[in-house]
Formats: sequence, structure tokens, C-alpha cells
Amino acid sequence: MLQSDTNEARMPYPILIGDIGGTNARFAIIADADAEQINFPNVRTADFETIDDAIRAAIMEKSAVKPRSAILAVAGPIREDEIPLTNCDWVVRPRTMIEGLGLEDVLVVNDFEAQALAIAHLSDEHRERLGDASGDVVASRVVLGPGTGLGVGGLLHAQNTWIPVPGEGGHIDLGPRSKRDYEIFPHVETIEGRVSAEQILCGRGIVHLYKAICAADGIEPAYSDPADITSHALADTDKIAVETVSLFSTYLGRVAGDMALVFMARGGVFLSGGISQKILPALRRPEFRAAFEDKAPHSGLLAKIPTYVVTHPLAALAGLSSFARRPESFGVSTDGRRWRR
Ligand SMILES: Nc1ncnc2c1ncn2[C@@H]1O[C@H](COP(=O)(O)OP(=O)(O)OP(=O)(O)O)[C@@H](O)[C@H]1O
Repeated sequence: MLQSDTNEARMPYPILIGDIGGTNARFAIIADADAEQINFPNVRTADFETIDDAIRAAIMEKSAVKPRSAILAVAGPIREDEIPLTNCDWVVRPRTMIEGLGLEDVLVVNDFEAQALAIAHLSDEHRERLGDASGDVVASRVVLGPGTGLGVGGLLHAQNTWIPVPGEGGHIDLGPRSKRDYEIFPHVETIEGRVSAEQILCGRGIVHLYKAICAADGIEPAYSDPADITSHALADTDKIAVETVSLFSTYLGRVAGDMALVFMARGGVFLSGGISQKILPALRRPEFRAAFEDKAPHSGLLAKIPTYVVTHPLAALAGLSSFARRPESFGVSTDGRRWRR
């Protein structure tokens, strides 16, 4: 990259970084290239009418360091000057932020792009390996995050650069494979007639799957909250809940393996999102990894690809921080999503 391009890519310090979720927004300030980032307490999105109000009250008024620029990761596609967020009422208006918050430069990226940036450099302390395959191969990677929805991000490695690929991979079709799958799948709630991966691999998807198993077995469902189902499964106190989480792990492994094939992700597949950490004991069991590797004719290839659960509590912010400090190491396009004073 030319020196002038590098300078162009840099945002001016201090940089505010933000991971804006449906329920929580997490912020930090990076004062300068050598400074540790300053983390702020979680902001509940429901507590503030607008994101600008939240930044003003929870960051600007609490910090002696005033940000000159901001990099925000949001759930949803980034178009135009008004970016409505999925699962919350906030609308990100970069021009209004520049006017009202004294910022000079605002970049908005997709939340799974930020997750993808994070998996470029994740130490052992911030990940737990699932299965025997290991090694930090500098090669393309994938991150899948079951949470409120199912996010998927690719991270390509080319020309000494990490290139995050935000996609809508959570919406691919998910089909039955085993005899038991064929009994259960007709009962899974569809979206316009389709069982997409997200119909099963997210919080409400756990409930869909649990209810489908109940329907297949002619049993009245006892739970409608995903946390009840996973806690009974982990405690081994409900047979259907145990099967739900076992099949959830299988289907997550199946989709993770598909994504590894698509991206040729020799560098590893990473599971982020709140649910992966919450069901970690279930993911350590054989189902996830067995389904991941069950990809004839490429089982041998998949067997060599490491899989991890991301245990970093603020992974997206870590990804934004890496990018903010070294934008030249990442191929992040800023076309149409960077606003300057
Ligand atoms: N113990 C649990 N087991 C299974 N699912 C859970 C559990 N606790 C919460 N969930 C579900 O996880 C989903 C929330 O996921 P997550 O915590 O990853 O949030 P998110 O999508 O990242 O949003 P935000 O960034 O706003 O927190 C919800 O659907 C919720 O019902």
C-alpha cells in the first residue's frame, strides 16, 4: 500500500469504537497509537432514545479524552445516510453525529465484519479449541455467531492483508440428513416455506427446534425460553432439551463445515455470539466436530481445520481496535460508509 493510501485509511485519534447490538452497545476510546483502549460500561440501547444521546451521556460526559473520529459496528446492511439497526429503535445518522458530537470522521461497518476482524489475531486466552485440529495457519477464516440471529463473516487472507467479508450466510438453507432429522424437520417453523439456518441456529431457533422435537414425538412443550432449554440440557434434567442442544450442536457443526468449504478456511472456524459461550460444555461433546468433519468427499480437509469458541468478552471491539490501529493490515472498503466533516 502506498504511504498516501495508508494515511488516507487512518482515522484521527482519539478514536471512539462501538459495537452496537440489539440489546447492548459497547464502547471504548483509543486515545493514541500506543495507548491501551479505555473501555466504558455496557450501554443498554433501551435506556436512550438515540445513539447520539447514548454516546453523549455515557461516553462524552464521562471521558476527559474527546474522540475526533468513530468506528461503529452495527447489525444490518449499511446503505445511505440513515442506518436503522436490526432489533432496536436506534438509527445511526453519521452526518448528525459529525454535527452534534464534534466528530470529524465516522466509519460504519457490519457487526460480523468486526467479529471477522477480531479472529485475525485472537490469543489462546480468548478462544477455546473444539476438537483435535490445531495450528495458527495464516489463511482464510470464518466466524459464525448464534445470538439473536445467526451472523456469519468470512475473513480472507490475500496479499498479506486480512479482508473481512460481511455476508448473509445465516440465511442459507439447512436441510435434514439423518433419519431423526427427517422426523423433526417437517415440524420446524419455516420462513416463507424455508428452513434457513437462522430458523434453528439462534435464540428463537432453539425454541423452534425444541418444539419441533416435541411435535415429532407427540409431547406437549414445557419451555418457550431458549435459556430454560439450554439450562435443562446442560444439567441433564430434561430429555427433549438434551436432544435439542445435541441437535443444535450437530446443525451448527454442519453449517460451520459448509462455511469452511465455501471459504476454504484452513485458518479455522470460530464460533462467536452469546449462545456459543453459554452452551460451551455441549459444544465440547463429539456432535459439533463430527458434523463439521462429515463432508464427503472433503472429510480429510475438514479434519485438519481447527474450530474454536471465541471466549473474548468484547470480541467485536477487539476487532475494531486492531483495525483502528493498523488499517493497512486489513482490506476494509470504506466506500459509501465513511463520512467526513
Ligand atoms: N442461556 C441461554 N441459552 C440459550 N440462548 C440464550 C441464553 N441466554 C440468552 N439466550 C438467547 O441469546 C440471544 C441473544 O444473543 P446474544 O447475547 O449473542 O445477543 P446479540 O445478538 O449479540 O445482541 P446484543 O449485541 O444486543 O447483546 C437471545 O435470543 C436470547 O434469548
